[in-house]
Amino acid sequence: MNTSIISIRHLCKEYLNVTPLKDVSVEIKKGEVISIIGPSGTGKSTLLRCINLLETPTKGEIVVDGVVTTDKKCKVNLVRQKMGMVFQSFNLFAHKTIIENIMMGQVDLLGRSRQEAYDRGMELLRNIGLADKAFSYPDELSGGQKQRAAIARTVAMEPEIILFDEPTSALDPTMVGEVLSVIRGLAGQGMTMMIVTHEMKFARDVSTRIFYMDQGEIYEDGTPEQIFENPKRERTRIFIRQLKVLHVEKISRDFDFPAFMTRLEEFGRKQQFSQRQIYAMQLVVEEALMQKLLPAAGEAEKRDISLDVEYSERDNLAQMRFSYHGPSFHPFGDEEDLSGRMIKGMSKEMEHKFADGMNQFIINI
Ligand SMILES: Nc1ncnc2c1ncn2[C@@H]1O[C@H](COP(=O)(O)OP(=O)(O)OP(=O)(O)O)[C@@H](O)[C@H]1O
Repeated sequence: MNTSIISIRHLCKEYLNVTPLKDVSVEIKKGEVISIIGPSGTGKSTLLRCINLLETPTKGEIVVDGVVTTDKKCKVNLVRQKMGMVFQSFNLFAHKTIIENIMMGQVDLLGRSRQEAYDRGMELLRNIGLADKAFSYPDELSGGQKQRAAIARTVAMEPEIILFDEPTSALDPTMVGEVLSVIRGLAGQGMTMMIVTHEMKFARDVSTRIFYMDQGEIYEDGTPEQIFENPKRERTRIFIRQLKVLHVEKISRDFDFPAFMTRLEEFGRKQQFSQRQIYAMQLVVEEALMQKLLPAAGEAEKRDISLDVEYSERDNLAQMRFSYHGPSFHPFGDEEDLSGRMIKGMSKEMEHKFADGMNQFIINI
């Protein structure tokens, strides 16, 4: 079907000192899975909250399934039934069991019998591997389990559209995957969804369309291939480039290495590097940078060491590029060097280049 399920026309939201939405107009069709990405504070959550009437737009019109929801006479509850929303913070009732949480809306708003609501709830919990938690309380579940239960509760209301507001941002990294796989399953069933997310690999894999939001507008709207591989506009290009490359410069002995190791791990995880690649990258930082480049640098500032880490999808490689000024210096130039041999064993390729007083040490993992 090709008709719009949501039409947004000249939507604007202003607060006293900020205008998170400037002038958003867009059509969303049934079955589309739209990920909304972009820098912090650019109106992504505000857009979802306006669509779900959790915020009152300052100007503009929103039409959901033929109903003008921005009209003062619109019955908010009817609109909300068409639209489920999943929040960062789960929003389960702490004093009710998981199955009670899932049954409540079905009984109160859809008019289902308790038995029907229970059966549907159990079916959904079974589908996502949580049937054995039906009689537990939210506090007895992990963050990932709570979020999966919150999604089941939303799905139980048979919405036409589900809005997800950063559904994995509050989770421990180990639990992100289980929640994303439930959302992926819904996409596979043809559910219309809008997802504000910072999980770029997921956004790319699961979406039919991406909104790149910047400074209160949908700055670029395109397919995942367009936005991630071939963005048409300048600010999208800069944002996407920053996602793909981890860049650090002016590395000296005072550099916060423990913090950098964590950043490297997070970056690697977001790029879906294997655990082996992440470990190898950390080892390279330890051996090449801390044991070789920095001690050899003399006055490190003069060498001006910088590092870029980048993922090459084509070759499934993590590439680390160290750049530094000064005389030609290969950190593992000595054939007998033990750590050099170890790093060589873990990497696919190693290369040292020198031109015009500038060294580049490149290592592919
Ligand atoms: N209730 C509010 N009152 C005042 N300002 C608000 C309110 N809600 C949001 N804002 C401001 O509006 C701007 C956009 O916020 P919004 O949460 O939509 O951004 P976002 O793109 O979702 O960011 P993030 O990725 O960090 O969640 C921010 O500057 C925020 O501080």
